[in-house]
Amino acid sequence: MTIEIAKIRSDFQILDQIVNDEPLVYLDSAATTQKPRQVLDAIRAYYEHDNANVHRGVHTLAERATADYESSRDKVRAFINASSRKEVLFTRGTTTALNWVAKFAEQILQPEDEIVISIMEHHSNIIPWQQAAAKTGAVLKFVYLKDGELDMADLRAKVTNQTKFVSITHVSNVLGVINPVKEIAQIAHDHGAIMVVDGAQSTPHMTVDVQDLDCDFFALSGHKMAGPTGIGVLYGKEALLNQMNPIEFGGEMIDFVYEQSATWKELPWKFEAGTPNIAGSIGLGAAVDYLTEIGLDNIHQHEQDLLNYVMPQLREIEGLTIYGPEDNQRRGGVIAFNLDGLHPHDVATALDMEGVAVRAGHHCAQPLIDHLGLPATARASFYIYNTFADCDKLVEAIKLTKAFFGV
Ligand SMILES: Cc1ncc(COP(=O)(O)O)c(CN[C@@H](CS)C(=O)O)c1O
Repeated sequence: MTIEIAKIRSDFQILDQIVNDEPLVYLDSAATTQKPRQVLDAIRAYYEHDNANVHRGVHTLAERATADYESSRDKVRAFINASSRKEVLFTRGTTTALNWVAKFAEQILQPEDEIVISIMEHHSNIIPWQQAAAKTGAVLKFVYLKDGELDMADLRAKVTNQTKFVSITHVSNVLGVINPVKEIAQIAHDHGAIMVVDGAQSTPHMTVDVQDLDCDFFALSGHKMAGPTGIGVLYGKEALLNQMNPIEFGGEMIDFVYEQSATWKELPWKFEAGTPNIAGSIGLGAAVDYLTEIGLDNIHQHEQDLLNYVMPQLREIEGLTIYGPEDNQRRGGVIAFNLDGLHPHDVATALDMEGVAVRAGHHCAQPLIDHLGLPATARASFYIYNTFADCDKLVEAIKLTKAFFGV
């Protein structure tokens, strides 16, 4: 193991529970990860010792709360290697972040301009672009798949000088495939387009360097990276953020307010109207500290170790189909699968009876599931606290499910 798994598991008390008379095996981290006590302690400490509103008070608690909040921004900046803290905007999560970028697109798109996304996108990286296209007369184009991965020849054919935005997921929450977003950003920039990366499923699992990727926008969610729900980040290049109109208006984001007009604060606060999710940002900062201490390259390798251990066992199970790339190195710790003769919901329910928590459904990626010609899939997803024993239990539970249903 590349990480101290026993030490890590001791930080996640939630994992030590019995579900349906079986030890819990949590394999749904792509939906949301569990939170270590270090994150929970940081949130509790804020509420018990530093709680106050930020950027508004001159009293000691307000200064401490503001310092805590802005310190988390600095931690995220370093974590994704943004060049400036001005480029790190706190949002509710990836969905909000991508909606903000699509709102910016509405500012600049003209009829017949083109937006390019892929068929493997999450709904939060599809519907905002549908809305932007509908409101501006722009054309939304999809890049399709080849051998369970993005068809790069199709992408190169579809990104043209008419393309103004390219928005692609870094890692698919269904196929698990890791997309070459650095290469795609170069293709987008060669055609004068803005590159947007959905980083929900990559940020928790591997080193992200937004300057190396040279993406123009990058979205992430705290709850997918051992942090609390309700907090995420939109990274944007400063020059573009300065062109973006604020999305929400009110306190905090203003310099001066007159009866009929107002002026905006500088970045990043221009985009942070109202009282922010202070505790959530502090929890996100603690999650960044926790993951940084383990090491993102170590986390990625741990998930590769789990994939290399479990995939051969899964592929030996008759009637089990796995979606996504054959090569484990082309995927993160996400395995979508189906069992012949069973609906994925029945599979997930049966696995839950064995204490194994997986997701079933369309995973907020209905166009992909439809494109694959499927009603739905089951999905197992791994994180830092999963072990080879968890993998063994998944394999055993699938075999028991097959036997129980006689398939
Ligand atoms: C690639 C990708 N992009 C965006 C999102 C949205 O993240 P939010 O924190 O909900 O805003 C998700 C969240 N996918 C969860 C919930 S549907 C899953 O079970 O796969 C995602 O995986």
